[in-house]
Amino acid sequence: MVPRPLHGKGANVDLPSLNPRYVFDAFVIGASNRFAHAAAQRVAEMPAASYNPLFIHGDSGLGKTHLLHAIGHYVIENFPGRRVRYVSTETFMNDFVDAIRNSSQSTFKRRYRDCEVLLVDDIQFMEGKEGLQEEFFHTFNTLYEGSKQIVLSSDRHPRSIATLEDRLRSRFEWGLITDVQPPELETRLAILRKKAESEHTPIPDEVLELIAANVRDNIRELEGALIRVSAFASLNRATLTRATAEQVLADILDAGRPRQLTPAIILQEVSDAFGFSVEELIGPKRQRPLVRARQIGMYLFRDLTEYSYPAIGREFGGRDHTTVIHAVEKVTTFMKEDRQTYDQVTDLLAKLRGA
Ligand SMILES: Nc1ncnc2c1ncn2[C@@H]1O[C@H](COP(=O)(O)OP(=O)(O)OP(=O)(O)O)[C@@H](O)[C@H]1O
Repeated sequence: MVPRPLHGKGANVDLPSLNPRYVFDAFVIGASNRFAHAAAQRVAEMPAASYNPLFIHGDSGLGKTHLLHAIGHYVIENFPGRRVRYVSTETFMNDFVDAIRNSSQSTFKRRYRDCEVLLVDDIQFMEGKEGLQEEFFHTFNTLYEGSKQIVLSSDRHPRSIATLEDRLRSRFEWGLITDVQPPELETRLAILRKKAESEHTPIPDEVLELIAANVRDNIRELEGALIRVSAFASLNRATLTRATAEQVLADILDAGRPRQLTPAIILQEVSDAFGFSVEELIGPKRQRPLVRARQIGMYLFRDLTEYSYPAIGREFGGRDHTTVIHAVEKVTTFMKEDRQTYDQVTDLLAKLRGA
């Protein structure tokens, strides 16, 4: 069930910072994530009464953000009036820097301390940032002492975050630390089935099995492969077979290790493909073809790299993470409806993967 959107003054969270798709109902449970899911569910049902903080760690693309958002949605739905705030560490840091620059520290403090549930994503980005850790330490204490729920995600265990202050590390260990692992084959298949169903795209089992068998370590890549085959089917009004899917996904199936991609390489490839300069791609102009090229660029970042939405926004001239979410969704839809977009995206993906 997708939660009802909240708008206007009654809203108790900064929507649209929660992705409406990231709800518990859409989360497939398997051995790799069962414990993290159960802990998240419990925290959502009884904020600040069980595990505080809840710390979820694991590699990129394994569902940490999904679980954080799901907690947020659940609390909003079931505890009207409780304030939920979701923030990436990057946004927290930018707000912190802005607050210092504009002497608006009290607004900043209110923003992050005046909520019942604070969800902070990608906390590993605090590594090496002393001032930020100091500020977060105080935010944490205020919330914790006020019996407010804190949920944190990271790509690694707190003990593996170098230069994390000991007092923060020990606080992160006060509650529950749990991880998400790469999903096993059955879970990968179940995720693909669920996504295909939710998109109302019938994909034969043999194709889902092909994807599940070949994309193992990252659920985002699993979804990317599904989008490509379903876009192909929809454009060609054809039933997919394993043989066609093998052609469509040739770069993934053959590629071995992807080459090391940098933002500069991706931006240059998009620039070459669409005839806009890199400056234009990351600049402020908003003509339609340029916006489309920019959106495709953001989609490529999301598919090919481990960049978070805010990090992608930064590569594109400091755009907001919601612009990136919107771009990725737009391109996903266009790929199904417009052959040119489909061809452009798949060609670029293949080129950038070095296939
Ligand atoms: N168990 C699951 N069931 C269904 N979808 C999932 C599951 N786990 C992850 N996903 C989907 O995979 C994609 C990537 O997940 P998510 O962004 O939550 O990963 P992450 O661990 O936060 O990655 P990163 O560290 O790069 O931010 C999302 O679209 C999410 O909905």
